[in-house]
Amino acid sequence: MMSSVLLKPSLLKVPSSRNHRRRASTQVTCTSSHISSSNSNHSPPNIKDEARRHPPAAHDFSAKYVPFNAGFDSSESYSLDEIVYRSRSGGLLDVQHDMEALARFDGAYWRALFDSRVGKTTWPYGSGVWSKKEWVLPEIDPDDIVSAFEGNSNLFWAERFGKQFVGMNDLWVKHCGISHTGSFKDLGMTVLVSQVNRLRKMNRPVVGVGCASTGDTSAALSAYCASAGIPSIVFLPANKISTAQLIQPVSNGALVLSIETDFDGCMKLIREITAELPIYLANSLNSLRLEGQKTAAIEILQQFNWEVPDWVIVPGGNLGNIYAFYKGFKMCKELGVVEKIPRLVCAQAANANPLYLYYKNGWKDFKAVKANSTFASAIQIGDPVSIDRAVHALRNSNGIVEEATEEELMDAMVQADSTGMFICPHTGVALTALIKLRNAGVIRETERVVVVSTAHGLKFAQSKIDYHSGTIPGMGRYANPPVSVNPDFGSVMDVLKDFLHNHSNS
Ligand SMILES: Cc1ncc(COP(=O)(O)O)c(C=O)c1O
Ligand SMILES: N[C@@H](CCOP(=O)(O)O)C(=O)O
Repeated sequence: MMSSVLLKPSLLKVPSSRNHRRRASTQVTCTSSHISSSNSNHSPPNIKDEARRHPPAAHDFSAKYVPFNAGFDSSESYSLDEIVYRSRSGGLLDVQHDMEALARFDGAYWRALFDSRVGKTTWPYGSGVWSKKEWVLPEIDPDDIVSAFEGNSNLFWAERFGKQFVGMNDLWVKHCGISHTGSFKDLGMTVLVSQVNRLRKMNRPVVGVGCASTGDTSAALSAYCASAGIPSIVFLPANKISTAQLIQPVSNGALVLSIETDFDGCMKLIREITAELPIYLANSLNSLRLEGQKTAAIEILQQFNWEVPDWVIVPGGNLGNIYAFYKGFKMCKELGVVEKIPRLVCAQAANANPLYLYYKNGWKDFKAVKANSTFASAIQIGDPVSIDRAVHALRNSNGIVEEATEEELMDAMVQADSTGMFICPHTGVALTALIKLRNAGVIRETERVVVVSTAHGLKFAQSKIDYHSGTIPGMGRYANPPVSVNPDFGSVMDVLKDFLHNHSNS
C-alpha cells in the first residue's frame, strides 16, 4: 500500500477554472502545437486547452480486456485498442485494471482525489465518470474524451415514500435518469464513444457505431456520436419503445432502423452485422460500457461520505448494469476505499424474468424466455447477454432477485410519483422489489437502502397518462385523473369543498 509520504500532492491539486483562466491568458504563446492550432484566432482558451496546459502527473495505470471470470492460469488478453467483444471461447470479456498499480495509492488517496474533482468544470473531471478516469480508461488522452459531464446525479432522500409506503427512514433513490439523455446509459456511452473517437484517430476501421435498443442505449449512443461527429446506427424493435425515446436518435441524426421483431431479435441482428461491417458494437456486451456504468456505484459511496449502504436495488434487463454496480463496489473494497460491499437486488418485470426464474431454480438450467409486453418496456428482454455477469454479481454480493407484475410496478411508480418523484416504470419494478423484501422482513426498517432509478419519468409519460386516465384494464387503484368542471363559481366551489373535506386530516 502506498504510504502517505509517497503521495503526490500535486495529483490532488485541482486549480479552479478562474485560476486556470488567469494563468492561461498570460501564456498565450505556449509551445503546444495543439494549443496554437485550436487558438489560432487568439480566442480565450477553452477547458480542453486548459487541460492540455496542465497534463496530469505521469502514472503507470493501465487496463486490458480479459475473458470474463478467467482463471489465474489464463493468459488471454487484448489491448483496449483492439476491436474485440468476445473471448476465444466465445465467452464474455471484462476490462481488467492493473490493480497493483492502483493499489500503490491507498484508499484515503483515492477518496480525496475523487472528492476534489466534484462540482468543477475541469476537463474531463467535471464528469462523474471521468472524475474516476484512472479507474475507467486510464490511458485515454483527455483530448479524445467525448463527454457531456454526465454522472454526479442526485442521490435523493425518499423521505416521504420511505415513511409512508415501506416504514423506512433511510431510503434513497439514485436518480441516474436525470442525465444528458435521460438514462444511466450516458455513463457507459461516454466511455465507449470516447474509445471509438480514439480508434478513429488511430485510423482503425470504425466507420460507425451501432446498437440494438429498447430506447435508452440508442438515445445515448446517438447523442454522444452526434457530439463527436461519428455516424450512429440504431436497431429498434418496431412499436416497442416510447415516442420520447424514438425521437431522440431521430433528432440526433442517427440512422434509425425500425425492425419488426423484439429486442432479442434486434440484438441478434446487430451482432451479426457488426461481425461483417466496420460498425462498432455499442451494447453492453461490449465491456467498455460497464466501466462507465460502474462509476454510479462509486458515486453512491462518495455521496454517503464513503459509508456503505446495506442494500442497492437495480432493475435488470440485458443485465450489464447489475454487474457494473458490483464491479464498482468491489473495486472500492479491493483498493481500500471502503471495507465492504452492499447486498445487491436485481429486480425484473414478471413479463420478462429469465434471471428471476434462474435464481428461483437455484441457478440451475438457465433458459431464455420470450419476453412479453411490459410497461417497463426498456427491460422487455428475454435473452440477456450479460446473464453470466449478473449471476457472478449476485452470488458474490449475497444478492437476491425479485420480480414485479404489471400492476405492482405501475402502482409503485404512481405511489412514488405521489410523494414528489416522477420516475419511470423500471424504477417502479425496483420499488416493488423493495416493498416485497420489506414485507417479507428481509430488508429491515433501519437499514440504508438505495433504489437505482434508471431513466427519466418523462420518457414514459404515456404509461402514466394511461394509468391515471383509467384506460388500462384492471389498473388504476391510485389514479388521480384531472377533474372536469364547469366554468362557474358554484361548480368550482363544490369541487374544492369536497377536496378540502377529504384532505382535512392529512
Ligand atoms: C430504463 C432502463 N432501466 C433498466 C435497464 C436494465 O439495464 P440492464 O440492461 O443493464 O440490465 C435498462 C436497459 O436495459 C433501461 O433502459
Ligand atoms: N435497455 C437497453 C437494452 C440494451 O441494453 P445494453 O445495456 O446492452 O445496451 C436499451 O435502452 O436499449
